[in-house]
Amino acid sequence: MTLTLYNTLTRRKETFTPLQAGKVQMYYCGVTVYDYCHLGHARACIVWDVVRRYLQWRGYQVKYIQNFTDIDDKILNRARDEGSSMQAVAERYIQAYFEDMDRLNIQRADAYPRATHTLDGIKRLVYELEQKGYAYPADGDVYYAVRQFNTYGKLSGRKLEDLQAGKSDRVNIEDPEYQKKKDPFDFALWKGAKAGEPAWESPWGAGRPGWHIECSAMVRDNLGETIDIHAGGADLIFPHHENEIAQSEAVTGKPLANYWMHNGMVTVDGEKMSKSLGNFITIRELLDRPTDPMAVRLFVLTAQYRKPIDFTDEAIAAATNGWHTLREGLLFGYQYGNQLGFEERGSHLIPEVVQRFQEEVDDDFNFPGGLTVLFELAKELRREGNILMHQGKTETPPEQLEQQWHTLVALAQVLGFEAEAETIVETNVTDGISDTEIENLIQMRLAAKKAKNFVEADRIRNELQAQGITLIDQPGGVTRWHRN
Ligand SMILES: Nc1ncnc2c1ncn2[C@@H]1O[C@H](COP(=O)(O)OP(=O)(O)OP(=O)(O)O)[C@@H](O)[C@H]1O
Ligand SMILES: [Zn+2]
Repeated sequence: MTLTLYNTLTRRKETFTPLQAGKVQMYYCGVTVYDYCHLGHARACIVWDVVRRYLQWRGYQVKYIQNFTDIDDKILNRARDEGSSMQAVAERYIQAYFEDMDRLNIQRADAYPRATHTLDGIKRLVYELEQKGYAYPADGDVYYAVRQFNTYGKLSGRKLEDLQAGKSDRVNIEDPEYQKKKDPFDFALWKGAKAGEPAWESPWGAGRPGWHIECSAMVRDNLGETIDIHAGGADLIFPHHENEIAQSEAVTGKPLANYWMHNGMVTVDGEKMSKSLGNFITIRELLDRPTDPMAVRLFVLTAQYRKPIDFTDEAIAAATNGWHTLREGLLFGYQYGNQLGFEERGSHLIPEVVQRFQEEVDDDFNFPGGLTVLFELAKELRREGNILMHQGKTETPPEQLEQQWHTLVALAQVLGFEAEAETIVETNVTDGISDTEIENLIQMRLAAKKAKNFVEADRIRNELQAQGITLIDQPGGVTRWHRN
């Protein structure tokens, strides 16, 4: 089976062939650390976490690098507002980043380079660009001359001619830099120091790097001149990734990345969730509501990774229900394993199910397709669990259930889903109606029947049915039940 993925650069699905057999070099443009991360950032981090996990499961050794942008106007503004330093603000939100992402079960990257730790690599690139005629100094700044790079626009499909001044909101003639640029689309590689701002020494005078150059330098320092996968949100295609390509490829003459992958946005009423629009919910707010971190993961992975997903309370509620189903399946072995004698047989996965999962996800990381396979297993296990609870034995032979359970646990792990055995007690409580409530309603229904109040008895049956509980009346006035 071959893994295919959609490459933004070629605008089509391609077979994935890494540069070095069995190895993947991957870079993801991470967050600018000036505030808590929101659900949009969570989506990006979850998607690339799962892409990496899947590649590892497919047998690749993945080197995964993610940066922190810790030099930026937004961080500086924040530091000014609170009377602290850019470094203090960045440290605080890097710490918060790890707390939030750990809660979401996102695996740590192999390295987290920062702009402030990459100054040498950045200056070297700017110098080389200048030597090769792609960069020019202007009054303490250094700019990239986009007209020099013949293929500028190849990633985003935008042509410089179409990006005329006035037609794009990117070009702002009020911008103080505008006067210094030879072309309105030239962008800053180095910005001359301003009073009161942090600055680093350089051949062009004291100053700080522009945003795009940091990623070009970090990719080169950590992974080399050409990497396999460069990832980020779709909002970064232009200008950020376009500019990374222009910088890196002008210097090395080699492709920066063979595959460019982009995640779709989390939106609110169709608009990108972002700090600047104020339409965001932070990860910690969402989790503290409380929302199960695994439900957040499910919310993200039920959508195709390139499409937008709209954040609504209903969508999170649906994901929470979905997670409860998946969790019941994942807990099956902990809950009934002893009773069914699981431990003795060891773990064997069901090859056909594993193959179906792989066929789904191999198709451009179709996680929703992979989840369908997981849900089939989970629902089947849940059904058998109910039957076991009420009839003392299962329909399917225990050894088959054991294989199903092991398969579910192993494949769920590939997508980063894990359920703690300790949460069993909680299961019945959070899953809508609890077992005790069901038993109480059944007793009330029996009482109603005895009193020949069949209208009430039917009402109770319907009420339970509406909550996904089916009642089975058995001879001798015994009522069994199961969750659908
Ligand atoms: N709403 C969103 N949905 C999905 N991914 C997002 C969203 N917002 C940001 N990202 C991605 O998260 C990563 C970090 O983004 P960055 O720190 O640059 O945030 P940003 O776009 O400036 O967000 P904001 O404007 O809200 O601060 C990038 O890969 C970016 O594409
Ligand atoms: Zn970047």
